[in-house]
Amino acid sequence: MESSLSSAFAISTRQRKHPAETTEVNQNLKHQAPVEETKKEQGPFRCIPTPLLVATRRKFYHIIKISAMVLLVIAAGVVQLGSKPPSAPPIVNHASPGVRRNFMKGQSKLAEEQSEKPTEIVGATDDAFSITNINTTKVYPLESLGIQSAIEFYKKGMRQRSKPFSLAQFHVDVTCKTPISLVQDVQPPHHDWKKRAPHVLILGAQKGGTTAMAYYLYNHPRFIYLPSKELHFFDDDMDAWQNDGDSASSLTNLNGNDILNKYHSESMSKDYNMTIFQQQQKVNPAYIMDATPNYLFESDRVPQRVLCACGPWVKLLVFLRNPVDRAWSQYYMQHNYDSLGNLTNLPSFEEYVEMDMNVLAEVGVLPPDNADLSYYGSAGEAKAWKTYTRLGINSPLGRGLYSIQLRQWLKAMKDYGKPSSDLMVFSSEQMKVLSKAIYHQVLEFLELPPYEISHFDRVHKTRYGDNVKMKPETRKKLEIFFRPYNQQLKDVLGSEWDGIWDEA
Ligand SMILES: Nc1ncnc2c1ncn2[C@@H]1O[C@H](COP(=O)(O)OS(=O)(=O)O)[C@@H](OP(=O)(O)O)[C@H]1O
Repeated sequence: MESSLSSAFAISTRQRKHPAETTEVNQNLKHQAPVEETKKEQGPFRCIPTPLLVATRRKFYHIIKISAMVLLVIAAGVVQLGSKPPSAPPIVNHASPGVRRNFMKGQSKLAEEQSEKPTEIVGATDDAFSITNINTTKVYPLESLGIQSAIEFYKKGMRQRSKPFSLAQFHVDVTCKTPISLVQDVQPPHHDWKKRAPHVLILGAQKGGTTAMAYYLYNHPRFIYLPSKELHFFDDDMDAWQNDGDSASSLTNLNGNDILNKYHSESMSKDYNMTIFQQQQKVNPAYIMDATPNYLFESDRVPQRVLCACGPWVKLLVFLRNPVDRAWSQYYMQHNYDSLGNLTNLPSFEEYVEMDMNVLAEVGVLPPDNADLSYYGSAGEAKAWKTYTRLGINSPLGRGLYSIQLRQWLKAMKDYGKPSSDLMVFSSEQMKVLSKAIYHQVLEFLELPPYEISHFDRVHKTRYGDNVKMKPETRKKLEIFFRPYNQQLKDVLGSEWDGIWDEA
């Protein structure tokens, strides 16, 4: 040890003691200290070695070594802490099984789930999609911004619904002979269980917080979770309604019971374990919910189907969100990602909404003459809406025209003898801040006993990222676009909706 210390020392000394060997270096190092000065700086290693001194030196050296190691470890820790956490794998395009598991357990574990999520992801919906970088947006070249280009665009680039794209299709209207809603002898809890579900429909709006409310309600012991929040039974033009029997017209011959049986056979049998359901029904009648946000949008045909098929007890819930924010949220939900997690085939938000604005005008949903207020709620508007909702496009603006949709829902309810008090409408913004209170109001509305749940986390939320903001001029434009429709909500729903999303 002594020798190695000494030799290390000697080497060190030699290097410093023979300036001849290092002339070149010294010449280059213009600011190098004179040799004697350097000697002084060497400290204790420069002293003459004695046994005591050697022992002291050993100890000292040992302490220095240990201190140096400790310092190194601390420094490494500090560097580690200061650096970014390891980034998430670039491609995360997953449906979260976690949320579903939680539904099944009836437990709110969302906080845990969310804390595991990487935070730098932009534009990701927590249980639907994740992407890494909004700046990689590629703009899809749009030749024109009308219906055809919209359809082509959606076909090529965006996630689309399974419907074929044709204006001529899906004009089947359901008129049931005996709407279940008018049948008096099937009051729960005495009737056959098959006729009971669904008990609750969350109609929409898409991106209005429907998953959150469904999630809260699934915590209630009387709710049974079907393995999908959205059953899409009543808006499934292709399978359930259009191609029923030999021809589309056969549907109109069905009575309410037939349609209801169809609901159970097609929807529930594949989605739910009947045995458990039947057992539960004997003890404590369970509530079945179908939370399909598209039901609100397809207001020209879904209400008739629902009112033909569902029991008189079915309760309808709607959550309306500022349509500008709703469109923005939808935009981030509907991206496609390439294998590197980059956005592909994506127009800018401005193009995305402009295209829909043009389609709405072209189809005739918007008043041909802006000043013509009588067009709102007219037969012409309703006809155009029928066409528009059958285009199968994403409809980021159309979905925010709530007054059209609710007017049609309420009209159908009236026609079928269903009291309007069976429909309850909340603002999503209010739900965001008063989730617990609204959850309890919903329980009361559903005639369910109060039940406390511990978490009212935000569910299915998008992490847009700090720098992802809508351009103020785009927001302004959309606010102006939606204004007349928002204003009509007070006529359709009541004065408390007056000016609810008025811009500051
Ligand atoms: N408690 C509560 N109240 C109000 N709003 C809430 C709540 N929890 C979640 N969210 C927000 O709802 C947005 C998702 O809505 P949906 O679940 O209806 O989306 S979907 O239609 O099922 O895709 C989504 O909005 P964005 O985050 O802007 O995308 C959620 O953040």
